[in-house]
Amino acid sequence: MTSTGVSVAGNPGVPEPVNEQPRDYAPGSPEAVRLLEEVNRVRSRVRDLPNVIAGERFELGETADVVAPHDRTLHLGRFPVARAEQVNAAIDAALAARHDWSRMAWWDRAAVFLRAAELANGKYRDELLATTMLGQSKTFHQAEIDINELVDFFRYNVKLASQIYQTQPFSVTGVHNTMDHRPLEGFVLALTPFNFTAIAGNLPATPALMGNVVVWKPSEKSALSSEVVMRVFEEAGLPPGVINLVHGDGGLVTATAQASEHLAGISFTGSTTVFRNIWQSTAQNIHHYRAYPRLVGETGGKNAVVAHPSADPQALLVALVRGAFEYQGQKCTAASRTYIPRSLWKELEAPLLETSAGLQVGDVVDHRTFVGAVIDRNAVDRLQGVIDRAKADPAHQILVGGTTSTERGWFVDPTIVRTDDPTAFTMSEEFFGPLLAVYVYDDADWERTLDLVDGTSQYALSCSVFANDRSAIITALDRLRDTAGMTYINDKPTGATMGQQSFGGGRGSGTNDKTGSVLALQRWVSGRFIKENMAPDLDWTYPYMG
Ligand SMILES: NC(=O)c1ccc[n+]([C@@H]2O[C@H](COP(=O)([O-])OP(=O)(O)OC[C@H]3O[C@@H](n4cnc5c(N)ncnc54)[C@H](O)[C@@H]3O)[C@@H](O)[C@H]2O)c1
Ligand SMILES: N[C@@H](CCC=O)C(=O)O
Repeated sequence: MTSTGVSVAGNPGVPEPVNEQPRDYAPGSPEAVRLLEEVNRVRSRVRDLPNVIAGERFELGETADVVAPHDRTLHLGRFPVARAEQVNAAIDAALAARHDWSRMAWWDRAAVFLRAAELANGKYRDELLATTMLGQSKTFHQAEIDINELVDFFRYNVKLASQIYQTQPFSVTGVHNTMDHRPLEGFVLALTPFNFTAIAGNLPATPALMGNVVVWKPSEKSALSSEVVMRVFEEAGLPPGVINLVHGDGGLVTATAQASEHLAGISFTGSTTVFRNIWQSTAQNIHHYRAYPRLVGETGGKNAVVAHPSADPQALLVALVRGAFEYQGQKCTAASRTYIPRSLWKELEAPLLETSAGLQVGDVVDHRTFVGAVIDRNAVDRLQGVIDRAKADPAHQILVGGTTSTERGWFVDPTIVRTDDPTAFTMSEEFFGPLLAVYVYDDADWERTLDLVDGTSQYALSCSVFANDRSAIITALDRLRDTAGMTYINDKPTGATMGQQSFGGGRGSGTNDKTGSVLALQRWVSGRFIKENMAPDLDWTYPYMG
């Protein structure tokens, strides 16, 4: 790679991004036929999913297995468990790539990610879909919107980056001012969750687009699709060492990265507890870093759907079913508590329970399946624990579901539990599974209910308000201002779309850096102002000194 100088100004036009629209995948449609062929190809062999450091693939050594969550006999791949030496090698590779990458003109870096978007949407699209379906147990539609979001991230981030680079200070006659939007000094550690291939690809890509070098540790539960994402980066022309992929224990990888004085930032998406521990351990090491590491964390949620007596019952039903049970409730934004007025509950209860009980749970490659498997055995055990606690508590009543099965895969039936205690654990703790808690309130208690929504949980990620009465919506927007980073009116709390709704939340839900906005990209640059004086003063005295 040749160094092309520091890119501080100049802003070539970039393509106007447009959101990818989901294809249908109706049985027998060309896209479904093609995808099923790819699914069979992925199923037919056990893949090696190596660490990729400085563009080289390493011997597997000690390995762990990847199986399909909905069919645990289906062995899909194996990945190496990195030791500290490999993590250090990845850090060294990143630092070695830093000089040239950080000085490459931003448009050249952007071109790599625009190319990645086309590869993810073209040559690799079916492979990304198939590995996401089989490795993370997503249905056709859920895998489709995930890969669309990955493509959207790559395209929209370039547009947003162009806005940042365009932001320059005022200059006056005789003085030229420039903002050098530098990448951070050091390397960024990206720790990504299992639930979205899009998030796994976006977290290392965003700092890299802004000129940073990255050590990327994907979740072991998404190792299959992450390997494809890495090949997309490479084929798109990403120079070796800019993003280095290491699998392994999150604690060990993080501790090794934290031991380096060059740790410049951590981009984390995952659970609140893990992020809090990362924050604490980074703070404990603070004296040996060259600069304060930037900590960006998007974490858990306990997302509420609150309905006013004026709400449309059918729209509410659809939002609850899709919001709570799509992708088995394993979205940070999933609906997991709902507040329904007594008058509306009379109308909603029977159809909601009937619809939920009728959702097909099973193999995601079957078109009729709405709910696949949860990600692993630990998830079933954790969710079974929630169900058992609710069953044992007289303040709770299981209305539908409440059953799990582990014979073929890791299945949890869509479950709705009603509680008369608005402060119960089911109204405050994150489930991250297909469980929805219902609290029925007196119709006259709208404002008190909004305060309950605001005050009951530590999280502040997403929430939905259902009402047709405008004054009820106005009151809700006011009372729930700090309750969520994303507020939906008459819509489900999931499905933020790049460029339209930026996702992220405050309180226990994270640093609210708003993936899908300029704010997120801004975290990976460190400004340098340059003032050039075209007519320097030649006289040190003030005019009044004579
Ligand atoms: N707010 C958001 O935007 C958002 C998006 C997706 C998921 N999530 C949250 O993620 C969670 C589910 O994802 P998950 O199960 O993959 O989360 P997780 O916290 O278990 O894992 C996330 C990443 O951190 C790593 N990790 C695990 N333990 C670690 C440790 N001790 N130190 C350092 N790294 C460690 C994992 O290997 C993985 O790469 C849920 O809480 C969900 O709400 C949030
Ligand atoms: N864009 C997705 C992100 C979910 C995170 O887990 C949503 O808004 O539902």
